[in-house]
Amino acid sequence: MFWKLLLLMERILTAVVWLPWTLLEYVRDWLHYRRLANRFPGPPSLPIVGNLFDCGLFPDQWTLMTWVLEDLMYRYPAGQLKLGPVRIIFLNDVNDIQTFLTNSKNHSRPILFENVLAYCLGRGLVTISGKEWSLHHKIVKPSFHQNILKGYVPVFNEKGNAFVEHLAEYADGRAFDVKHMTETLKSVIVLETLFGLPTDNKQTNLDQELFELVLEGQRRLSHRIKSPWLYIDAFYKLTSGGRRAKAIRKRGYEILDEKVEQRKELLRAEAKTLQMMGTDKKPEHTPNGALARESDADANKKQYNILIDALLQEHGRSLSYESVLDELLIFFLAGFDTTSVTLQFAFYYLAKYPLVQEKAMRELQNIFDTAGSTEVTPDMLQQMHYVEMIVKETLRMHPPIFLTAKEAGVDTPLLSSDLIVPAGAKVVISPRSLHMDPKLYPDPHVFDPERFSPENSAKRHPYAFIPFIAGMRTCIGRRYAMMALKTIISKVIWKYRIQPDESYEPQFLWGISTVTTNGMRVKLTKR
Ligand code: HEM
Repeated sequence: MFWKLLLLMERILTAVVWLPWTLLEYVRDWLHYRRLANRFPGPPSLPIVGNLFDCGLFPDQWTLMTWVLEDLMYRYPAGQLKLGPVRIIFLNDVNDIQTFLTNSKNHSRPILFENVLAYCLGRGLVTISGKEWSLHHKIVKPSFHQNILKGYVPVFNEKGNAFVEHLAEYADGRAFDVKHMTETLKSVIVLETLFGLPTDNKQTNLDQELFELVLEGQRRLSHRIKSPWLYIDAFYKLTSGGRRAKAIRKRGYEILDEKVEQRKELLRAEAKTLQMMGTDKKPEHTPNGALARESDADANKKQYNILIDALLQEHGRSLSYESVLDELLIFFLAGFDTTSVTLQFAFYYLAKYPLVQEKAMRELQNIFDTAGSTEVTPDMLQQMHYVEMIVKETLRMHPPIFLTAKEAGVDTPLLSSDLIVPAGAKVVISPRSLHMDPKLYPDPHVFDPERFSPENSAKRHPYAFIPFIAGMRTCIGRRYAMMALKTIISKVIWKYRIQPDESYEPQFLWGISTVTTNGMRVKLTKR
C-alpha cells in the first residue's frame, strides 16, 4: 500500500513538473522559430490571413504559380510567403539550396503535405519519412543497381522500336498529338521492367484502367494541393472528391494485386521450366528480358532483384502487403509520369531547334555506323554525349517536378545572408526557378544543349541543375530515366525529322508534376 502510494505521488509529481516544463519548451521553441522566420523578407502581408488575398488575386492556379516562381523567388532569393497561419520559406540561391539539401536533417516533408500526398498515393517512398523511409529505401535501392539497369536496356530498345514504328503512321508532315503515345510507352516500360511483366507492347484493359486511375488521382491531388481548406483528412473524406480519391486508391490496389499474382505465376512457371531442364542454375533474365536474378559473375555477391520481387521478398518480414502495393503504385506513377513529360518536351524543343537535331544525328551516325546496328547497348548509351546534353537541357527548361517542399529538421544558417532557416520551417525549393536564373544560365529561355558540354558544366555550381533534387532524397530512378530517355530519343531522331506545329503553345497544369492540358503537338517527316 505504502509503495503504491509512493508510486502515485511520484507520477503526480512528474506530471506536475513535466507538463509545464514541456509547455515552456514548446513556447520557447515557437518564439525561437518566430524570431528567426520573421527575419525573412517577403511581400507585405496582413495579420492572420497573411498573403492569402494576394494569392486570391490570381485568376488561376497557373498564374499564381508563375507569380511565385518567376517573380517572388527572384525578388527574394531567401524569402517567405504566409498562407494564413502557414508560413512558407523559399530558397532560390544556389549556395543556400546546397547548404539546405546537404544537411541530412532537412529531408522530411512537411507532415501536412505528406498526409495530403499519402491520402491519394498511399505510403510509398515519395510520401514517407524517417525510419519508415529508411527501411523502404534500403529494400528498393538494390533494384536500381547498374547491373539491373543494364538488363533493362533490351526492354527500352524493344519498346523504343515499337514506338518509332507506331510514329510512322503520323510521319506525313501533318500536326498530331504525341502526348498519349508517350504516356502509354512509358507505362508499358515500367510494367516490363519494374513489375517484370511482359506487355506485348500494348496496354491491356486493366493496364489502361490503372493508368487512367493514376492520372485521375494526380488531378485530384493537384486540386487538393491548391485548396488548403481540404487539407484536413477528416474533412476531405466527407467531400465527393475525398470519397472518389479513396475509391481510386482501392481500385488501384485491386489491379496491383492482380499484377502481383501475374508476377508470382510467371516466377512459378520459370521455376518449373528450370526444374524440367534439371538445373538449379538461376537464369540471368526474366522472359521479358530484364535481369531478375544474380548472374554468374555476381553469384557470390549481393543479390539484386527487380523491384516487384524485392518488395515481395520482404512481404511478411518487414513489409505489410499494403506497403508492397503502396510502393508499386508510387513507382508506377513516378516511373511513367515524369519521363513521359520529359519525352514530350524533348519533342517540343527538338521541333523548334532543327540544328540540334542535326548535331545529334551526326553523333548517332558515328555510334550506330561503327556498331553496324541501331540496337542500343549500355556502351552506346555511354557514348551518346550530345543526346544526353539534349535530355539535360530539356530537364533544365522543363523539370517535370517544378517544386518540392521539405521541413527543416534543424536550424540551418544560410550562406547568401545572415538569415537562419529555423527548425520546423516549411521550405520550398523550385528546380524551375533555379534553372531559369539568368545568373546561372544566360538567356535562360533559349534551348541550348551546349550548356551541358563537359567544359560548360565544369564551370557551373554543382547544385545549379537539380531536376532530380539532390541530397538524401534525390530521385532513385534518375539513372533509369536517363537511360530510357536516351534510348528512345536517339531512335526517334534517327528515323524522323521533328518539326513544330506553329499554332501550338503548351498550356500547363501544375500537380505533382507539371503537365500540359492541351497535349503535345508536333509534325514528323521520315529521314
Ligand atoms: C525525368 C524523369 C524524372 C524526374 C525529373 C524525377 C524527379 C524527381 C524529383 C525532383 C524527386 C524528388 C521529389 C521531392 O523531393 O519532392 C524524385 C523522387 C523520386 N523519384 Fe523521380 N524523377 C524522374 C524519374 C523517375 C523514375 C523513372 C522513377 C522510378 C523508376 C522515379 C522514382 C522516384 C522515387 C521513388 C522518388 C522518391 C525518392 C525518395 O524520396 O527517396 N523517378 N524524382
